[in-house]
Amino acid sequence: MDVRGIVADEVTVRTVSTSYGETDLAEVPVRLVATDDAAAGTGPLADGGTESDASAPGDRGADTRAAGADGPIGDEPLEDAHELTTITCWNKWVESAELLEPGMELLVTNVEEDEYQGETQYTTTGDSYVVVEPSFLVNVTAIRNWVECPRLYYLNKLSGVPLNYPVVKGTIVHEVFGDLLRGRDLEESIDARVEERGLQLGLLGETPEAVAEDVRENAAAIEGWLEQGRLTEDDSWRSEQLLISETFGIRGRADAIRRGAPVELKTGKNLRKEPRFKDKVQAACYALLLEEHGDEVDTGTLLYTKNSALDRNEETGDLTPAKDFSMGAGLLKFVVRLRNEIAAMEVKGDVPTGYEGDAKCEYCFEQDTCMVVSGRLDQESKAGQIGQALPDEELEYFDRLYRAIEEERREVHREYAKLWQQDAQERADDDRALIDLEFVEKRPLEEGRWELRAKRTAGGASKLREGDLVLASDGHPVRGNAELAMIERLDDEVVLTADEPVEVCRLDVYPSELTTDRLLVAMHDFLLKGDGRRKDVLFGREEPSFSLPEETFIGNNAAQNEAVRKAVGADDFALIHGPPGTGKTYTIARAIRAMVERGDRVLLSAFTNRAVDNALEALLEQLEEHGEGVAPEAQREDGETVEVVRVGSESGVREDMLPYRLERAGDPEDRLAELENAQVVAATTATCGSRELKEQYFDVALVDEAAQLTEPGTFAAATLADRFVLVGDHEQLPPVVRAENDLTESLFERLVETHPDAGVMLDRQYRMNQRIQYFASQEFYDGKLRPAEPEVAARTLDDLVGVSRDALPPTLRDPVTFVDVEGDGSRYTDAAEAERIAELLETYADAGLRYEQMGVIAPFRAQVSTIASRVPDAVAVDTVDRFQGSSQELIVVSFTATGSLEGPIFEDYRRINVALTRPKRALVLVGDSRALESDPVYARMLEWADR
Ligand SMILES: Nc1ncnc2c1ncn2[C@@H]1O[C@H](COP(=O)(O)OP(=O)(O)OP(=O)(O)O)[C@@H](O)[C@H]1O
Repeated sequence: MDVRGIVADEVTVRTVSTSYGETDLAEVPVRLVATDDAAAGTGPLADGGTESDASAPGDRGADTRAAGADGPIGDEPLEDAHELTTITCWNKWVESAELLEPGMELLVTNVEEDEYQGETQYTTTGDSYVVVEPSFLVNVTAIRNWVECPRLYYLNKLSGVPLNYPVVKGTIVHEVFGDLLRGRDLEESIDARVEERGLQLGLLGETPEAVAEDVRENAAAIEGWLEQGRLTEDDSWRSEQLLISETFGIRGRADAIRRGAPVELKTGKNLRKEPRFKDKVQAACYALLLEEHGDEVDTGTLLYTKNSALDRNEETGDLTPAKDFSMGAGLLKFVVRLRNEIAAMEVKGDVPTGYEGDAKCEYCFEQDTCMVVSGRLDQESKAGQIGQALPDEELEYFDRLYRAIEEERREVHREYAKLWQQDAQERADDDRALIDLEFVEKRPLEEGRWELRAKRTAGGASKLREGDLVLASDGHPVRGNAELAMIERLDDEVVLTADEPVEVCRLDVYPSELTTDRLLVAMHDFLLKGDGRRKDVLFGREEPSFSLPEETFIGNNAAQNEAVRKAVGADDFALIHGPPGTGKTYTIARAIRAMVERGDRVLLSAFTNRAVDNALEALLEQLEEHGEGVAPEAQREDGETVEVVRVGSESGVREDMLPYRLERAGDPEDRLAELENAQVVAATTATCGSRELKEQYFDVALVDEAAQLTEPGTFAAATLADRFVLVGDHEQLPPVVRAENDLTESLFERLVETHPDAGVMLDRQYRMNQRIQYFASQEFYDGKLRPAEPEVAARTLDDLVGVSRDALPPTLRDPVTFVDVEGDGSRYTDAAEAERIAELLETYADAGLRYEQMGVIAPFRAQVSTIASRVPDAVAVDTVDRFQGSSQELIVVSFTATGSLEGPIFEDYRRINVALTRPKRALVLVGDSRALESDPVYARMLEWADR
């Protein structure tokens, strides 16, 4: 049997005498928790009552109500734990037991049960595995790096994988390997894969011919091995497969599985008979993953592709590329112990020194880097330190932010654990999965990939979007057959592309650490590679300076004009504070045009693709109006025009901006020229952290939606440029983070507070009727927000063609109305409010307003669904997060409040600000007045609405 528990107290290690001599044992006091996964489900989130829903790309969708950040990763609350007992770990498992601290989670397989003084105790047996924090899924590559050197593992985490030729070549060889396994022709595969990497090869100065030749040499080994494989009838293999083990807490993608055993491809040479130890460790990880799925694995194969390219006359040794080895139980256990070291370190937030392993620093290629990083961050390290440590305030900043980012990482891991802790229905209710799909067909695509189609049998919202990477499975994302797939289309039918033909009937959100990885790298680059002057200013040792131009950029709006002057004249940074509808996008476009005229190379960035495309569109319009911009194709020919490129994925970039999108595939020189000649490059901050853009240099980085970015998230764009301009509104949505910590304050907000003089607030709004704008202006902008023009102040529904306010009941004729509906007592939904809202919308429709001109905002997704099921599809119904940045003629807000309020319903007053500033001409608030009056902000809101 297996036991799982939470460590209740310190672990005791003792030496005892046995018939085999003296040996150590560790006694771990634990509170057992249920090992039955269904019973161990996480519960509280299943009601779907979550508010937050990031509109950001891919993995940034966060659930801010996720379980608290403290405590063990396995999100098991202690009340689920019951008996206090002891698990005794023998032999080498003592090493793993010593990593444990109270509060951590432990899983021990195949234990023996004993009765001791009336208490049931457990002991490891020869078949046991001891797994520390099993819910923390350690990546196989991390284990491989760790066995090489724990410090190297840490350095990789900090500085990321740079763009270099061996890495790119390795990727291409792996892709070709996958293609060959799927039966694609070798030459066709090489040509296609080299072509796909055009931009990267261009940045590296490589020619396609040379790379193809290099890949061909490596591919010979693969072909030879495959030929051998094909000789036997019973041979079976499959290409890359994502495997997750909930028992061992490991995940990874095996290059191939052949006759049930893992095959790993290495693009290096190895002239010895045996595979390298670290490579064996990697194969052993996959063996554990396969065992979890019920396959007994006793061998592993390493394929050293360089071997076949070597000249037998010049090299001595074993030139066979494929090396098999037998997978002993001792190796598998060793691998689990290594994995435990990583999990324990990650969960505790420790920094490895290098002493944990037996690597020899003098043979290490990274010794110098290691010493410099250790020296600058003043960290203990086996390699030693060189150079001077960063000033104290910078070290303190590093520690604080590092801890915060790692906390964020642990939250991502909690998400992984939910893949098996929650059942299908819970995940669907929580918008984390689309279930009960009906598999329709699989169709092989040209490149050896597959197109998969399935029908949706039930409606329901989900965080999944077109372009997302998901886990597509035939039933269970971990226990069933599952594969990473890309959502190509998502309506009544789901269309996916994947490497393997999974008979898909369920899609799960796949949590990714990519965002966290990039935050860490961005912070590292800012502190260790960043320019000194910037750090002096940001750490308060110097004041930001300006060389303001005298020119007038915008004649009809003084604050906007001042903002452009500051943006253009900043020597360090400038801040543009833009409340709702104040022309941020317009101002950004004007500022970039001015910068471009001065010859600056500009990076235009924002948190979401939508904002990048909006700003780019505004810029292109302005350039065109002033005769500088023309069609994208022509721009590249003509020296007079401004060359603009949009960097992003095909599914992320808005359709009308696709002509500006930088293709990654193609001729390396052409791709490189397109990027390097571009005077304006537009990309999300996530893309700024990509290997391609990280190498680019700009004069200015202009970042929109900056109040929604974490500090390191902002640096991802800012460190690529000499100066930066942040645009945003810290009175609207804050950064999307999973854990509550130092990441929740944006760099924008901090700088607005510390350097008010570096910023300008745009104070004239072009959106709302004066009556609508009043409350937000008073509550959030010190009463400084005003209508930009009399037409804006006086706008009402009467201005719209075919709409007459006289046709509305008198209570709804005012631009702001409150409708009192007694709460129905449930927490995340309110059917009575939903009913009332449906009636209200009909009333407005009867007065001539079209449903497309109406929007409904609710605090919880459950209420969004309740309302959406009662109103016509044309009405936009959503949470605040999805509405940020957009506006509508009529907005109805459902407060879903009941009884006595416990804290703000919209979680944060900034959300209510966003909700109340979306309408142009009419706003209706629907809620329970008695509940709302108990909160001072809402009480003031009612007073204003009832006036
Ligand atoms: N100086 C100006 N003169 C005339 N019209 C302007 C000016 N500035 C902005 N506008 C107009 O006001 C409207 C809102 O501007 P814009 O879209 O730039 O606002 P925003 O602040 O980006 O909005 P949001 O709050 O949604 O992000 C647009 O129609 C824009 O053309």
